Amino acid sequence: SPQAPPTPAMVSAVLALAFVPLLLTLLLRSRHLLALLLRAVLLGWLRDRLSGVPREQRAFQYLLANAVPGDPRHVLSTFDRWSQRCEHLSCVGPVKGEREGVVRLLCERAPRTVLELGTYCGYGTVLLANAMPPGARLYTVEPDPRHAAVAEKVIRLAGFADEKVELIVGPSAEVIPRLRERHGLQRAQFVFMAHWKRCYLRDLRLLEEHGLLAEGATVLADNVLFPGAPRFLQYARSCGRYRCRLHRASLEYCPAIPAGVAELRYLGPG
Ligand SMILES: C[S@@+](CC[C@H](N)C(=O)[O-])C[C@H]1O[C@@H](n2cnc3c(N)ncnc32)[C@H](O)[C@@H]1O
Repeated sequence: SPQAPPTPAMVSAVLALAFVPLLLTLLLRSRHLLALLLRAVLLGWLRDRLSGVPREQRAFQYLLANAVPGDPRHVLSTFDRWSQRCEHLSCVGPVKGEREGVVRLLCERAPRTVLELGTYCGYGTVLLANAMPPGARLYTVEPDPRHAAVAEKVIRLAGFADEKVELIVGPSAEVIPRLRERHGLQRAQFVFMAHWKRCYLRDLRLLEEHGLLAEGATVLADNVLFPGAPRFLQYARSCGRYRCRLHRASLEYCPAIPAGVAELRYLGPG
């Protein structure tokens, strides 16, 4: 007997089944990102709501209970323990910070003046301040007053005084134009960009316009591949004012997610 034609319901079921492998592949490929989203965003938000204490403050309470005051390396390793075992924090972390780049480059260049954009809880600040040569000064910029309050306590817990580390509260676009007049920074010899990626290009240009980059200055820009700063990278590579290198690494506290730090050497306004 002739076969009955497939009904619309059968066609829909076959089509839906065909999408299952695609969906599974997508889920498998993005499992590390999904895990990060769950841990860093959803669980963090839930804990914030349930405890009534922001995660940055929880991290500081852990530091207070466990870190040795006045010992920057111990403060950093206590931070790392918190981020690895308890809750994710968006700090530069030990891989990009110590082993792959920031500290190594800072020691090589031995800058007298360092600028950090995006202080958050002060992890990067302590890392930088600890690796700077004696007499060097670090300016770090953070717009969120709650983060800045935590960072201030972390910086002082690590043993750095105001003469060595100055924390400036405000958004980079407002702070950069007044760095010279208000804060006495003539030129930065080392800049660590670790704030919002969409601000990287604008702030690099602001630093150029205000003559705040010393010739030969190093600009390190964190996480330029993921979450990514493509316009910044394109500009740095094509404007002729920088020599660029990309250091591939993994995202802080997430070894399975690739990330990269851009190293720019400022050649001058030419
Ligand atoms: C990834 S965290 C910085 C991590 C930090 N550098 C470290 O390694 O510990 C990003 C920080 O940039 C700050 N931020 C966002 N927009 C900024 C801006 N326009 N200027 C300065 N900081 C900014 C955020 O409030 C957040 O605290």
